[in-house]
Amino acid sequence: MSGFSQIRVGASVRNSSRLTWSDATRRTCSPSSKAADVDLAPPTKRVPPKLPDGTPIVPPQDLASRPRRNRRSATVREAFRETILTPANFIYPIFVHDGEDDIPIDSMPGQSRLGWRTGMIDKVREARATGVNQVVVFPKTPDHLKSATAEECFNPNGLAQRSISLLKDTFPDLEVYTDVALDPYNTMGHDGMVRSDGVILNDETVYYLCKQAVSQARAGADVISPSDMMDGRVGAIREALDAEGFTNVAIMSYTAKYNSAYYGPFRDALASAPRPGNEEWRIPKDKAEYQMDPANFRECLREAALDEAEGADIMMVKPAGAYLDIIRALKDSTTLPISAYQVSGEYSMLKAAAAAGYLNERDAVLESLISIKRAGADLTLTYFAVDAAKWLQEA
Ligand SMILES: NCc1[nH]cc(CCC(=O)O)c1CC(=O)O
Ligand SMILES: [Mg+2]
Repeated sequence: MSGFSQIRVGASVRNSSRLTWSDATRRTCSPSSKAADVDLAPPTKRVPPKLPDGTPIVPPQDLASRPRRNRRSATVREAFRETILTPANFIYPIFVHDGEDDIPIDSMPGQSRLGWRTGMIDKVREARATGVNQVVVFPKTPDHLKSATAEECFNPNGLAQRSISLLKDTFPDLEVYTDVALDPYNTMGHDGMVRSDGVILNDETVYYLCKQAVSQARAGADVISPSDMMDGRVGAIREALDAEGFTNVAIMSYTAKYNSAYYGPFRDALASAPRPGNEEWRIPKDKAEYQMDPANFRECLREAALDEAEGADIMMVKPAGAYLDIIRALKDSTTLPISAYQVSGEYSMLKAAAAAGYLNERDAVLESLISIKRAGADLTLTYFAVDAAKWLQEA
């Protein structure tokens, strides 16, 4: 009987006056089923494992709890794993442009501005084959369509609207998220309209964001995602969507979006960085007037309370990796689903370290995604979505 032999081994160790390390090892670490194997196995298999020369002979510590028991095998580790990645939780951000060939993004190796009719469809088909069935679309607007007030953002025939329609026509069950903000369409490179003294206009901007959101819903979007950080935009967009009959179109709010240096590669991809101003027109060089200060924690709870009251369906934290405390705080403050955006700079850092041979790409990326989910993210926006889904299939 395995249980009996285990007890006997234990008893003999306890009664022995001379304890050896290998006795202690057998007593404390062998599960009972293994003990049976050892007792019944042919003699050659009973050869005790060797210790390195010089190993000190010590009595076992008198420990009631040894956490390592729950990590002792791959089977046990898998059984107790709290966080499991699945491609169903990934949202893949894609960049599109109004042409045919894909144009690689220098600062984001492996990502391209996809031709909206060609590369975009191929890429999304590839994503779906790995189980990634949610995308967010970012259009690269040519300079001649940009303006100070960004009317192109609600052009019913604009690149974003055409891309959304084509995606939904081609893949009706694909979940299509959109970006709502003025920066890809604004000559000054801000998410809102810029007054000559450098003030970013809030309510005027929200008025256009509502028109943008409705135009995207008309194109077939499933989830409207305001990334602009204007006050009151979630409630205003909710009202505008409902007034147009889009009560089933959801809102994923960029609730706690920080004024982060990690957005650099994204702004390269869309040529959307704030432009230099001049004497007559001051243009803030960063987005600190509306995006949150990375030094602040409590403010995220205030933003979350407002977005929830205004009708957000999903609340996002952005960036993700350096803001895990914010993800956890939002998760604990609401019953809404939480998303986190592993942004362009996070992607590019990992790619650069992997390319230099400093990190194992697969392991480091999966660890970053596990950490984001463990912190509380139900959904993760990540440029690694397709790669990670493939790695998970192999695992
Ligand atoms: N509304 C702009 C927007 N929407 C998503 C991102 C960043 C995403 C990324 O870095 O991957 C940004 C950049 C910014 O705020 O300047
Ligand atoms: Mg807000």
